[in-house]
Amino acid sequence: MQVTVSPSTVSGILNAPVSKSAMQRACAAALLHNGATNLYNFGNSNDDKAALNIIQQLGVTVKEMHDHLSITSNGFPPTQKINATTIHCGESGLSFRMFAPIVATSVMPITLTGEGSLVKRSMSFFDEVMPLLHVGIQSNNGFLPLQLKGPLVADDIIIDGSMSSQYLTGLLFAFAHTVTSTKTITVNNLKSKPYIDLTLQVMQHFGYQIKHSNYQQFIIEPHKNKASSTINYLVEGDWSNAAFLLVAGAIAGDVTIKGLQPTSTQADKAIVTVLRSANATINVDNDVIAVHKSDLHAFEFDATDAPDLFPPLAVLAVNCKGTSVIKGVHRLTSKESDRAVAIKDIFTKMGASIWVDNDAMYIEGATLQGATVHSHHDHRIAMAATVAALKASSTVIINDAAAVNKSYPTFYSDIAKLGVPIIETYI
Ligand SMILES: O=C(O)C1=C[C@@H](OP(=O)(O)O)[C@@H](O)[C@H](O)C1
Ligand SMILES: C=C(OP(=O)(O)O)C(=O)O
Repeated sequence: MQVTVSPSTVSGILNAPVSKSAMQRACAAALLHNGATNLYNFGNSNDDKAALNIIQQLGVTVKEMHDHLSITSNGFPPTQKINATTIHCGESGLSFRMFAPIVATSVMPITLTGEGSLVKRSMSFFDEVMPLLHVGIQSNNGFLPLQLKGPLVADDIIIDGSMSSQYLTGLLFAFAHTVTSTKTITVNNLKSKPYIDLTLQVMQHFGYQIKHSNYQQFIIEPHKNKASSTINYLVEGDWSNAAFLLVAGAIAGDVTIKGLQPTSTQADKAIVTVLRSANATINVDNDVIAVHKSDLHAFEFDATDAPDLFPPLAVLAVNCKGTSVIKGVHRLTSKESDRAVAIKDIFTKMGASIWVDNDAMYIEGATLQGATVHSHHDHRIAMAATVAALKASSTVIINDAAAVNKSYPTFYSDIAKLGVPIIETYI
């Protein structure tokens, strides 16, 4: 799909998109929970669908009710044979890395596979770690598909947390669900730390208690509360994608988003701090966040632990007077695209001046021009190009714009609700 966005002001109130990070974790927890889980405010993105699909392939029943998903699991690993021996994870890095250790707790040999950008993302962490947990593994030179032969036996291990927090998320679920005595995961150089807070928060909701000391040692005790019961879980609003909408308000009008928890553990709620540091007018009233256009000035932010904020912050930076600095560039190489390259590409085509020096990206404030850009098959790059187009001097055409479906299928219709002329063309 191609999208043409005309420069425009924005005005309106939107409900926050749904957090796919919270939703996918809740799906994993619902799989492990022996009983029923009701998921409220459930998401419908491709990554959400990937997680739902995985748990159904693993034997769980999912029924869509009037206002929630009713998920029934007999616990995992199931006592009877699993129907599928190949589990498809769509294009979701989190689902792949989180469910790999979980499925490895089964005695069944299982192959995990995926599609699109996921086939280009390294999974070599598992080649090193699975054997330490008695899991046989065959990968495609560190890439998918992965063939796993468990059962995983939790043990005290030391892992590298610098590539992605998603591996630790998966190990925490698998350990917490299976340990029969206390085990410790020692993590060196953990990045994206708040995502682990989110993991622990979801796990706590489902009865797992995990302690850690400064994100370095995670102590996992046997799970005491395995009784079958119904758990209700409300999926929270998504700060990561809401960041694009809030930036749209800060540069081009008035935007109010309902349903974002300021107390969330999500890394990307830091958007509020950055907007303030750039002199945006922002009002936080419980879960309602309002942003108004104002004179913006350059800011500095370290996005090492909030890498998904890079694309919306690049849009903000280009609309600020002066040169902004965003640190944490090394965290961008293994996402849906190499995001440093993709950001540089689309903004340079629109006439901005961007350069990278070591781990920092420098972005000069500029008046953008219209251009034809490509999403690099990356949802966050397509959204960044759309919001940047609001302040361009003429229309911006975005190719492979349907990439947004990975996390925010209603993104273009929400942007249109803010009064932005958007034309979708199917070519
Ligand atoms: O756990 C999660 O939900 C995520 C963790 C982050 O990945 P890394 O831990 O690889 O930085 C983030 O970029 C990704 O979009 C979602
Ligand atoms: C990198 C992302 O997701 P994942 O790693 O789960 O594919 C993202 O949503 O930006």
